[in-house]
Amino acid sequence: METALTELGALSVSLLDAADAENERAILEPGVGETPLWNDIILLALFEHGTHEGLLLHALDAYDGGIDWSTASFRTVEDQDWERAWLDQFRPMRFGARTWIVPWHSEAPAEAEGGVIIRLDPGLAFGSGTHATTALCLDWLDGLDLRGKDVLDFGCGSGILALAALKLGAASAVGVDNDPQALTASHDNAERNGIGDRLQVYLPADEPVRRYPVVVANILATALVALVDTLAARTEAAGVIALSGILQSQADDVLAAYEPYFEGLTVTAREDWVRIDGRRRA
Ligand SMILES: C[S@@+](CC[C@H](N)C(=O)[O-])C[C@H]1O[C@@H](n2cnc3c(N)ncnc32)[C@H](O)[C@@H]1O
Repeated sequence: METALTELGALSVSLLDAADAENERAILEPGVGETPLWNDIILLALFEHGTHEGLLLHALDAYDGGIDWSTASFRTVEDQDWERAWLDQFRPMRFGARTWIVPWHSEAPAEAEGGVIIRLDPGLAFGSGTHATTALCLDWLDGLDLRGKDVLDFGCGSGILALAALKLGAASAVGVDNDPQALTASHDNAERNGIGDRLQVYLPADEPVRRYPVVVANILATALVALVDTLAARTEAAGVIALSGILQSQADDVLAAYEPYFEGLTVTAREDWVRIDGRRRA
């Protein structure tokens, strides 16, 4: 559908989390690749002022008659930098006891003093902290003693989790993502935070074969189940893992896949999502 809108002249096309729109927060978290972690989406397209609404709907219906275009609505908006507009909604946020995600363009708030501050520009990659799955993983990292440890962030997106781990004391982090834009965003964010020398990023095919004491993977339940052998092989004996991107209704499938390799698996919920964390069996 994005292609149809673009071919019909849309200047930009965005996906909006319907839940956010209902809350009037209207935070646009860019979904990279094929992993928008939302139940209902709103498709938002920007056209030149004066575009004929009736003709546009007619053309869209011809392109895809399977969508009920009568639910489409139009409104006139002030001109602005649309690709970046959502960043105005992105504010400093605290996770756990001490971890602060602070947008690159804002000042750290006074309350963040003495905390662990990660300066972030997600760019077009997923991961600003506004999504429940990211928040669940940040809370988990915040509660660990990461000093001197090596961390694997599988599905790193903006790099937010790897960067948080590094700022919380990890010695090094490896970020893996199948979207090259995510690797660029992670690298750039590490440089911005002055920790570029401690983060390595890889596509899955190039990722080093080794074990880590700490592994975090915020992907999707189906991908986590498919990746169980890889993630189990990457976690050292007694090492810890956190998995997210899992809807509450999918938790049992992920638990069943990981139980043979991990013990003490615990499910923590936030909104419709859960994190599953546990320890690698010896
Ligand atoms: C939900 S985002 C998480 C981003 C960030 N780690 C966070 O917690 O906000 C999932 C990321 O995993 C990547 N991804 C999805 N499937 C993958 C796979 N099979 N291998 C590697 N990366 C994958 C996506 O490109 C995306 O950047």
